[in-house]
Amino acid sequence: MTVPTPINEPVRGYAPGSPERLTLLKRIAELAGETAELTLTVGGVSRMGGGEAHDVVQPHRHAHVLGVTRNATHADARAAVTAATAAAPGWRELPFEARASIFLKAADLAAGPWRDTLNAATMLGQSKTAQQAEIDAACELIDFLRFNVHFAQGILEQQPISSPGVWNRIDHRPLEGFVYAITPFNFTAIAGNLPSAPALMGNTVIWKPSVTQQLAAHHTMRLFEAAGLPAGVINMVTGDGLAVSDVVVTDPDLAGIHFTGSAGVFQTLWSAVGANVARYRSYPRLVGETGGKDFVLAHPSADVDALVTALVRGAFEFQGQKCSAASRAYIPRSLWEGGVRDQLIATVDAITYGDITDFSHFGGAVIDRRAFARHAAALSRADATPSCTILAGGTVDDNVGYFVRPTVIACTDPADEVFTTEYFGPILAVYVYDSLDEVVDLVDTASPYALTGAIFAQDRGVLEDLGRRLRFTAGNLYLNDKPTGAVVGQQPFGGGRASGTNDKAGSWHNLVRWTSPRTIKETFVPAVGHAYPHMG
Ligand SMILES: NC(=O)c1ccc[n+]([C@@H]2O[C@H](COP(=O)([O-])OP(=O)(O)OC[C@H]3O[C@@H](n4cnc5c(N)ncnc54)[C@H](O)[C@@H]3O)[C@@H](O)[C@H]2O)c1
Ligand SMILES: N[C@@H](CCC=O)C(=O)O
Repeated sequence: MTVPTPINEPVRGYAPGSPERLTLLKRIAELAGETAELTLTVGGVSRMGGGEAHDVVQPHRHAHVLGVTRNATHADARAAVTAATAAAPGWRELPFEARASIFLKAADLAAGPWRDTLNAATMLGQSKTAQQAEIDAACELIDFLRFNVHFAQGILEQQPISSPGVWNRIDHRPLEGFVYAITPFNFTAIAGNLPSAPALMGNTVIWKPSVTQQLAAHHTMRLFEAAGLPAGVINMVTGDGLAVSDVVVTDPDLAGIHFTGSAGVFQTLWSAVGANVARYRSYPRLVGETGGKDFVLAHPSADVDALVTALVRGAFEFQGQKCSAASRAYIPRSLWEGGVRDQLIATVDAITYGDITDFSHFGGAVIDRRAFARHAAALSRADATPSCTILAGGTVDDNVGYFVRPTVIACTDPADEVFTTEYFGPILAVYVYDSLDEVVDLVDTASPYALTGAIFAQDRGVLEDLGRRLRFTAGNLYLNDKPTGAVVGQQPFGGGRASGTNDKAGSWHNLVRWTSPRTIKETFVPAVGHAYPHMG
């Protein structure tokens, strides 16, 4: 059996007058005109959760409610455990081709008739521009679904050698129990991948999306159903997840956690698993991709235009709300004073953030009131800190939406929090250096994270040297490119240190974590008689 060879889904442009722009705008208007009931789905049944209600709003127009969801309660979580457990035997006994074809069908639906819905929900609910939604909710989600099938087949093909008279084989079993997938607000593709990857390998899943991503998650769940996913294989529970974790993390059948989000929440979950370790039937697999404080390090030989473009796109696309976003830059004085500073400030000042249904904007709003307040506080602190100078942006406005201006802060104290703390928004800190040797150590040690980083240099020897010295500073290193925008199958994504377990989403590294191999040795003509030759 050979699965279809995947290729990356082409990115549509949404240029003025293009047919894709017209159909996307139509779908945006339809979704914006509804107030959806954002249900949980347990055992194939969709209904509202039993807990506190949350409005899901447009971040760039927070008075506009797109839908209402509710926290799942302990009873809802118990129902999800029951449904996942009941569905497990039938799902894992299905041949791999049957499971794979469901997710390949989901990919084709997402590439075709569901594309506008997924993009429109992501734009409205997460304040992404058409381009940012397209690379996420369409292309990356489709790529995850298609490439995972290809990588899974490669895992199943991994078999041991045999010797004369013996046939050895590996049975790539799923885990014994269910997987708990918890997903962040910022990527619809990640939200779709975290439950579907373990499911592809034969596991059943309880999926807890982020409240602020619930509109796109709702449509992703409908997409899986439309592709033929049987009831109970992925059970989506809604809300803040606190009651869900009370039940799920203490359940003996918890077999794994597939998490993406902040380091703090992952550490809380890890501690809870540790505290309950004696309860479980097996040791749960813990896969978590978390935060970043991602660097751009420029050498004096760097190309100035390429550097400025990477800083602007890397720091300010999707309002800096990517774990991979450039949030600290180390620039040599010669380049900074020789043009980078002025070009960067002029470009950032010209960027507009606004209502993403107006396609002329470069970005939208930050996700919610909490993120807005965090950024407002960070900017006030920087403004009051003598070693920091706000060179561009620095202002916020939440009258209509949660808007934070793209901001560049130059800071002469390399230990300041602007170089160490993940704000997760449009704030780029710049350190102007005189000594490359000293700055390389700063880049490596300033923050606890090690997710992405970029080195800009024209000098090949410098690229090699810095790449070697910063080997453990990033799980995804970019040479002369921005540190964002990893493509499934091309740049497997994930980081080390506080940034996560580095299991590389959308790759065999990740999929293999959701299997528990059984080795089978079959002997065709078994030995008879217990004695060995040395015994005479
Ligand atoms: N490394 C990566 O691949 C990657 C990708 C995307 C986002 N991120 C990181 O995610 C963070 C931003 O996303 P966020 O704000 O949604 O993160 P978050 O940690 O606040 O929330 C992530 C998810 O965890 C849930 N959650 C929180 N407490 C929980 C609990 N006790 N039990 C169950 N669920 C719980 C949230 O509701 C949400 O669904 C940033 O730190 C970013 O760097 C990392
Ligand atoms: N994989 C994405 C980031 C995901 C985190 O938010 C990128 O490479 O930019």
